[in-house]
Amino acid sequence: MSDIFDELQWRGLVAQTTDGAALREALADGPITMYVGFDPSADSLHIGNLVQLIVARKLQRAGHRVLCLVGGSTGLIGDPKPDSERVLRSKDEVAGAVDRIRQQVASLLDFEGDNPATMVNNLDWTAPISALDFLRDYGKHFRVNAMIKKEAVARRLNSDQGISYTEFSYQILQGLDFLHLYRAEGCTLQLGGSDQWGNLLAGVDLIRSAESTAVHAMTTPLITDANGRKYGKSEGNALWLNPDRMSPYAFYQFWINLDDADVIDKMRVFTDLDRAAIDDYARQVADEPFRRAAQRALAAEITTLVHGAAATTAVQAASEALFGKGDVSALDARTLRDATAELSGGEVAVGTSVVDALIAVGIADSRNAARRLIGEGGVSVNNVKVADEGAELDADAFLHGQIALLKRGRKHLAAARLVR
Ligand SMILES: N[C@@H](Cc1ccc(O)cc1)C(=O)O
Repeated sequence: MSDIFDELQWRGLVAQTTDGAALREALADGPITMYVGFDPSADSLHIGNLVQLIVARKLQRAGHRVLCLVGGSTGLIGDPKPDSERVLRSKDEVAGAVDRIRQQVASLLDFEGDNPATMVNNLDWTAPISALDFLRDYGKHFRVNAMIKKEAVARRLNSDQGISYTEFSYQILQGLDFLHLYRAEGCTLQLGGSDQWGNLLAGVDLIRSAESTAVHAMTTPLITDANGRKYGKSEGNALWLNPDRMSPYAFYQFWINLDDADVIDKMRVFTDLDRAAIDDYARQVADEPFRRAAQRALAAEITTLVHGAAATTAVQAASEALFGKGDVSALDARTLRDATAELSGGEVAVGTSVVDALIAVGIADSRNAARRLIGEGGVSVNNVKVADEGAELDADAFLHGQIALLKRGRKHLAAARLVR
């Protein structure tokens, strides 16, 4: 337990703390209770949330108690974004998203055993508070002078659109969560993304004011690519944890395709591999660039963490089958669909000649060119080399009645999709 804070720092998982030395000592002294909260503003958690869950998971494994909060109440209000007011979501929408977030968290934290994590929903303690009690019991502890200095609020105050009173109140709601969990559960640490610093301090200050106690806050760093670009919805490269939003195959491919310049940092953040193992990979990346051994190890670990071991096996088999010599006909329908979703291709009917199919999917420009490719032995259908220039795609060629995989050489892949 004593070195958990040092480990988090070494992994690059700590951005800001209220008092690093005091937190280090509190974590080393014995089990503490911490919480991390997620708003159901999207149906799915993303890679930024994953970093917080990874820290929570490491703290739990070091013996600390983890409360995972879903924002049934805060989700109805909306944490102010720096640029624009949120559209209010219906109570049913928020309730549905709360359930989905619960399910996603379930695989990352341990909810059984002798130190189980606990899910809490802030709607449970916020809904019963009357407007008058809210203003008297909580509002009195907040100075508007300090509230308007919080980054997102300050930016919105300077915009034409301004900020509604609703969103302005958000930091009080998040602050009262921390106070509630301090009183009810003895919670003394709140964790959040680096954009949450102001909201975390709202709780720390409220507890100091209402209880005369010093508690801790800690943020995790923003995750960016090798060029410092953030992953997000507005950047168009968001990485979602919900398999309906992003297939396990696409998720795995993202990690496999990381730059060598980036992979070791990500390995520290996202895996449980120890220092020696990671140093070893760092040496491999330096000695043999582009070999992707580190990327493969990282992709496998994190896909297993988020989607489970069976999903990892399936996506590994799929990339092996697509880009190597594996058996594509063994892929299940879902994996086949996910793995070919991004491939170029075209629609063809049963009985189409391979020559015409090669043109339809964009591998060959003309029949002559297609015949030449086949003659050179450079074309395969579902990884089986095509020997005959007159070959046709029969019904069996369409795996799961959907897709025949055409390949030219080793790298050029396309999907012939069965017309409906
Ligand atoms: N404000 C957090 C979510 C949250 C809500 C309530 C809390 O008590 C804590 C965190 C976010 O937008 O990510």
